[in-house]
Amino acid sequence: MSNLIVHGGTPLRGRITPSANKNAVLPVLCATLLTREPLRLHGVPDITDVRKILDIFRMLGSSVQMDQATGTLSLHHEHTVFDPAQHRLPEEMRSSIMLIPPLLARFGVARLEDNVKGCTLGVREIDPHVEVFQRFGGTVERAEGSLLVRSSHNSKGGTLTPTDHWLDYASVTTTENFVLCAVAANGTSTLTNAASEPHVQEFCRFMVMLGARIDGIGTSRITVQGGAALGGGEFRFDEDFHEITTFLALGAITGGDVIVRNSAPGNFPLIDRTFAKFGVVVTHEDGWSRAHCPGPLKVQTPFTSNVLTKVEAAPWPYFPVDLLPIFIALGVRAQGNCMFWNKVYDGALGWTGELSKFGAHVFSSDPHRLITFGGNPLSPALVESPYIIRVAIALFMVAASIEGRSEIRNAAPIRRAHPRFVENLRSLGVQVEWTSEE
Ligand SMILES: CC(=O)N[C@H]1[C@@H](OP(=O)(O)OP(=O)(O)OC[C@H]2O[C@@H](n3ccc(=O)[nH]c3=O)[C@H](O)[C@@H]2O)O[C@H](CO)[C@@H](O)[C@@H]1O
Ligand SMILES: C=C(OP(=O)(O)O)C(=O)O
Repeated sequence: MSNLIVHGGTPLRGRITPSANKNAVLPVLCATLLTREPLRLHGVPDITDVRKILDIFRMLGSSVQMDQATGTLSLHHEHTVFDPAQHRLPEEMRSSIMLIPPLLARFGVARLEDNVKGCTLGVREIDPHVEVFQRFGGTVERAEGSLLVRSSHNSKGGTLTPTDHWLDYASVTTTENFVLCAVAANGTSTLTNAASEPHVQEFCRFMVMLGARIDGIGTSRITVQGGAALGGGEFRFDEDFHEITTFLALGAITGGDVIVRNSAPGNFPLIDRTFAKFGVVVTHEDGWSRAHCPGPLKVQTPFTSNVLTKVEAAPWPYFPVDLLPIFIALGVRAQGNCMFWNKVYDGALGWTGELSKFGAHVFSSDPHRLITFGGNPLSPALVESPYIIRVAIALFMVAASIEGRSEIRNAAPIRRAHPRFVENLRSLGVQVEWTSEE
């Protein structure tokens, strides 16, 4: 178990250059398997999930060269071979599921382990993915501890057959899986109720760089003209809006002044307004974003009588669900009451008991909603994070805002998304370290 020990109470100050977004990098890495041409990716973060995908690439015989110092990754899937009897896709991460389309396109078979659930946020369905594989002509059968997916050669000269599909809900990885299948299928495919998160758009832009023809990127209907030969090339990842928001929030909760590099402030209007609900002013200037609090953290009072200030998280362009815990931490610290509504996951809010160890007052209304009664005096504590990246961060945020020594046990999920997290924090003045135990 990896734990974080923090001596809190110091206002964070300084500048951060954020890393790339795990949820853009991982689908891109999976997509690289579709081309036999060499590729060079810039800004690849050294995070757990990336290491797992690169390990499987090496196992399949691909050429993988990662320069950790510069974040440059050279990949060549020329002599790659997949054998479902021998190879196991990485577990405990959601993104393994996006290795299925390229494996189907190249080898006509793929095997998905049961544990591709990622963070323990509640049900992580695989049925929408299975439906997509079936729509493209794949067959799916249960094997021990896994699913076997197969596709066979069709009259269109490929193993996947183009299709139109309408999703039950705008699922991020299902949209990416649809695009991966559609690019490999010879003909036109259309997806309705597609997800449009910044990382989905970034992934689609990578596919276009490879030579894919995609219309409707960033909208709820995506059309792909599949079957074009894909090339190689170079791609540089954008900055992660999750990490930008996280460091801005860390500055705000400690009463500090943090400035973060941000080349895409166009993604931030709703995030900025959500900060404003707690009295935090975010400004964007010359490619940098800054959060400051003109006074103490305080929940804004609505003009409408008898309603609570609320933060509603749902598929983009709503407030991003992965950032909800970060703002719950602000809610705990801010004077006043706020409702947090997770419209996506049914099991993402079960960690309020950990917040109460700091002395926070948080009430779970139901599996999707909680209310923070903020501004209570807090004291340092030993808390344990569930296997949820942003909850480990939220617990850390609260700890960092309290004078004294706190410990966040089981904080390793942070390493799934944020490289150099502790180093970045130290550069902002935090006294923090990792400890490990068996
Ligand atoms: C690797 C990756 O990219 N992971 C992200 C991806 O996961 P992932 O693609 O698994 O998430 P989905 O968008 O499929 O949604 C997750 C779950 O929420 C439920 N659901 C979702 C939307 C909805 O309108 N109704 C509904 O019921 C479903 O049970 C679904 O299984 O998107 C999630 C939602 O932004 C993020 O939390 C994850 O960080
Ligand atoms: C929930 C997350 O990731 P995953 O879907 O990989 O668990 C996340 O990035 O916050």
